[in-house]
Formats: sequence, structure tokens, C-alpha cells
Amino acid sequence: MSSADRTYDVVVLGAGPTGENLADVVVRGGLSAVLVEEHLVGGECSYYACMPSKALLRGTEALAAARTVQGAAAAVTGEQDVAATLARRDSFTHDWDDTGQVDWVAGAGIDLVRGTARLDGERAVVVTTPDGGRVRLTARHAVAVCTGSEPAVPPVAGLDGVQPWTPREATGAKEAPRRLLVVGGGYVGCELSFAWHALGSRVTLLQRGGRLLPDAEPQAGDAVLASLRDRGVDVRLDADVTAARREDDEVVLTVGGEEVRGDEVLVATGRQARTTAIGADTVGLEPGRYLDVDDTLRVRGLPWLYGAGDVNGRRLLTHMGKYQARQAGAAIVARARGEEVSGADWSPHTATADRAATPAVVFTDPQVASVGLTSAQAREAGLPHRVVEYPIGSVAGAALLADGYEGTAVAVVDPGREVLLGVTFVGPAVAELLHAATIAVVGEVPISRLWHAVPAYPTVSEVWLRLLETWRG
Ligand SMILES: Cc1cc2nc3c(=O)[nH]c(=O)nc-3n(C[C@H](O)[C@H](O)[C@H](O)COP(=O)(O)OP(=O)(O)OC[C@H]3O[C@@H](n4cnc5c(N)ncnc54)[C@H](O)[C@@H]3O)c2cc1C
Ligand SMILES: NC(=O)c1ccc[n+]([C@@H]2O[C@H](COP(=O)([O-])OP(=O)(O)OC[C@H]3O[C@@H](n4cnc5c(N)ncnc54)[C@H](O)[C@@H]3O)[C@@H](O)[C@H]2O)c1
Repeated sequence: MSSADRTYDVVVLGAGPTGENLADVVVRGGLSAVLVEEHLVGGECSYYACMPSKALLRGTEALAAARTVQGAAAAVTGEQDVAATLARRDSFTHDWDDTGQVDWVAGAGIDLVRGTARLDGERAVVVTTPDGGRVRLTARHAVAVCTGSEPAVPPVAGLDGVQPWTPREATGAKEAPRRLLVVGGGYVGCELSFAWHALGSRVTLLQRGGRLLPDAEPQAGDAVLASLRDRGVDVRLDADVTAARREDDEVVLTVGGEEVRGDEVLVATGRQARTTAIGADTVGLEPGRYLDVDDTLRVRGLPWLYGAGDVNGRRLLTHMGKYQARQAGAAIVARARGEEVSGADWSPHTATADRAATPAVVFTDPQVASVGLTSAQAREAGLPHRVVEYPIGSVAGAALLADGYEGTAVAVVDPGREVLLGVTFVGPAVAELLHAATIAVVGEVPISRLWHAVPAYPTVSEVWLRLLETWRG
């Protein structure tokens, strides 16, 4: 049993991608920092989310790419090796061993305490260590909560009792279930339906509303729906799951009065803040809620407390958590030095891109790559805007990339300032087009200047030129 009291400049709860980066930034800024982690250093992303899910999908994507090029397709005579795909997934998660990341933390000059952290009043954190010991950590300057999110399971009668898969089981499974039911047609539901279908499962995807990926431009959900159905995935829209039970080895869901059967069910209906057991009540916060933070990621009303990454509910994406970590870390260092911190948009201390320019890629086939506002979001915000659309398959680079390439580019333009508010690409291999769009949105690059950003011929990026021509009319 260990028992100790220690003081650091900054105490960070949770060593996911956000916590690791925040600790790194403050240490580089000359402060001391300790990270507290109750499970694996590296968090959800490394072991149960981004990395394993993309490793599951990549082999299928590579095969599909070869099959769409006449001549090359003839060389693809076999099927995807499922065991090798799962083994490659395991190598990306390092067999769920975090030694490499622990070494990185030590090399970065950050202390690590293993255990479960709870806030214990102002600037104080108590850690229960795996051996049942207790470590009390006091922060001179800031406590940063980076404890992430966890699956939100809908209140469907009997669902808990069937022991549904969460994304953790669905990214870590050792074999494909014969029949997989997926509840939820957002990021996780769509990506993992593609993955497990390709690896041998018969997949039924149940989405509550009338569209897949409802937060994206409608072209995205329509294209992903068509592709899933083409492959033989049974996608049911407006599917209201009202009850669940197990019958022997089967899961039985009641959907609109009908029964749907499978061997496993993945629930992918969104996330909730991991703040239930962090001692939120000891500092006047409500447990279970996302932390309400300002643009410097500081919890409103508590000047010593920060919340970055999934835990604040602003953007549930690894790269945005890491971005918030950089901005919050810079704000913590500046405040510790007594320097002024600017809350203005695009300052070194604010996470303005959360609101104005969040990039995201859904790794389905077709991929969906987007940044900034969709047309619906611009409309809801009451912003003047014009939507410009172009079929990506019409550019030479896309036709060369894949026979019969199909895709769509959608740009949302502010007609007064003539700058881009948002861009969405839907199509094979569009993920790598995204950063150019992100730069254009963040930089508010005028359309008159974008004409000088000449895409190389013959690349898919030529779609930029076509979007400009369509805008000009
Ligand atoms: C299936 C799936 C696929 C995804 N794919 C992508 C993708 O391709 N790209 C992308 O950008 N995003 C993706 N995401 C989202 C991404 O995983 C999250 O946005 C990201 O992990 C958030 O990082 P975080 O550091 O804020 O939280 P987390 O990664 O959840 O890390 C939080 C850490 O805090 C620890 N912790 C929690 N409570 C305590 C406590 N009380 N004491 C000590 N430690 C604690 C946890 O053990 C964990 O290690 C995906 C999500 C899912 C579910
Ligand atoms: N490639 C990536 O970057 C990536 C991949 C996976 C996850 N993520 C992140 O993780 C977050 C969580 O992903 P997610 O897919 O769990 O959430 P999500 O919010 O993306 O999608 C949840 C979907 O479930 C549907 N739904 C909700 N309740 C339902 C019910 N009772 N029955 C049927 N459908 C229901 C919703 O309409 C919604 O479309 C994402 O928002 C994203 O930020 C990112």
C-alpha cells in the first residue's frame, strides 16, 4: 500500500491523447506535471477506437482500390486474409500493452501515477492506486481533466441484459460474429459495419433517423447508404429499437414490431462524458455532465480547472483533443508566468477551430472528409451562404485513380466575404484532400486568391478548380 502527498505545477487526469499532449506542452513550457491514468496510457484512441478501427478497415480499402483499376484488378485473385487483418490490428494496439507510451511519457519529463483520480476540492486530486494505496496530488497552478467519454447506451428495455458490444468489443474482437446487429448509423456504426461485413459478418445496421451520418452533408449519408446496401449490408432507416433479449446464443431486437436476430449487437449511439466518478461534486460540478469550458478550455467559474478533449463535449475527435491540449497548455503556461491570455478568436490560447474549422474523416467506402460548416449548419446559424457542388469523378485525376470513380465535392461559401465556410468531399481516397480545405477555411483565404492555388494535373485536387468555376458560373 502506498500513501504519499506530492505537489506539481499541473495535475492531469487521464493519459489519453489529450492528457498526454497537455502534459507535454506544460512541461515544455517549464512547468512540472503529473499524469494520472487508471487504464492504458494512450487512452481510447490507441487501443479501442481510432487505431484498431482504421487497421480493421485499411486492408479492405487497399483491395477495393486495386479492384477499381483495369489491369491491376486482374492481379487480385484471392480474398482478404481475415486472420492477418486481425493480427495487423493487434500490432497497432501493441496487443493492448502501453509500454511504448509509458516510455514516451518518461522521456518527455512527465511523472506518471497509475490509479483512479478524483478531484478533492480546489487544486487537489486523490488517486487510488492499484494496490489500494492513496496518493494526494496538489496543483500549484492548474488541474486538467482529460478523462474522455464513454458509450451512451439508449434506454431500451432489456438492452443491458444482452451484454451488447460497445466500440471496445467491436474494435477488439478476435473473430467476426456470423451475424452482427449494429444500432446507430453515425461514425462508429457506419465504419464498423463496413469493417465487419468485409471480414465475414452478415451485418444489419439499424439507424433511428432517416439518414446515415445525419450531421454531414446529405450527399455523404446517401453515398454511404448506397455503398453499404450494394455490398449486402441490411441497412434499416427510421428503425426504432424498443426491446432486446437473448434467446440461447442469439440476440433478439424488437424493431418497429418486428424481430431482428443476430449473434452479437454493437451499440454505437453516441457518447457521454466520463465525469461520473471524478469527484466533480467536490468542486461544485454535476457528475456525469460534459465540463462547461470557455475557449481557453477553462471550466467556467473555476479558474484553476481545465477540461480538454472528449470530456468537454465540444468535438469528440482525437486531433481536436490534441489541439485543445496545445491551446489549454499554452494558456496554463502563460497564466503561470503572469502573462496575459487572450480569449480572442484564433489567439495562441483559444480553441477557435472547434467552432469554425473542425476537420473530420469517416473512413467508410466512400470516405467522407469535411471541415467547417455544412450547408444545414450555415442555415441554422442564419449565415448568408451559397452552396457549390461538383462531381469529383469528372476530373481527370479521379478517373485515373479509379475506373468509374464516383464522388461529390460540396463547398459552402460566404457570398459577401467570398470565403469558404465549409467543404465536404465524398468519394474514394478523399481524406488526403481535406487539409487543403482546412487551410482555406482557417485562413479565410479569399476566393480571388484561391484561383492562384493551382492544382497539379492530373490529380483529384483539380476538383478545387472545378468548384471555383462552378462558383463563378
Ligand atoms: C470506435 C471509435 C473510433 C474512433 N475513431 C476516430 C478516428 O479515426 N479519428 C479521430 O479523430 N477520433 C476517433 N474517435 C474518437 C477518439 O477516440 C476520441 O475523440 C479520443 O480518444 C478522445 O481523447 P481523450 O484523450 O479526450 O479521451 P480518451 O482517449 O478517452 O482518454 C481518456 C483517458 O482517461 C483515463 N481516465 C478516465 N477517468 C479516469 C480517472 N478518474 N482517473 C484516471 N484516469 C482516468 C481513461 O482510462 C483514458 O485512458 C473514435 C472513437 C471511437 C469510439
Ligand atoms: N473517423 C472518426 O473520426 C471517428 C470514428 C468513430 C467515432 N468518432 C467520434 O466518436 C463519436 C461517437 O461516435 P458514435 O457513432 O457513437 O456517435 P454519433 O453521434 O456519430 O452517431 C450516433 C448515431 O446513432 C443514432 N442513434 C442514436 N440513438 C439511437 C437509437 N436508440 N437507435 C438507433 N440509432 C440511434 C443517431 O441518430 C446517430 O446517427 C463521433 O461523434 C465522433 O466524434 C470519430
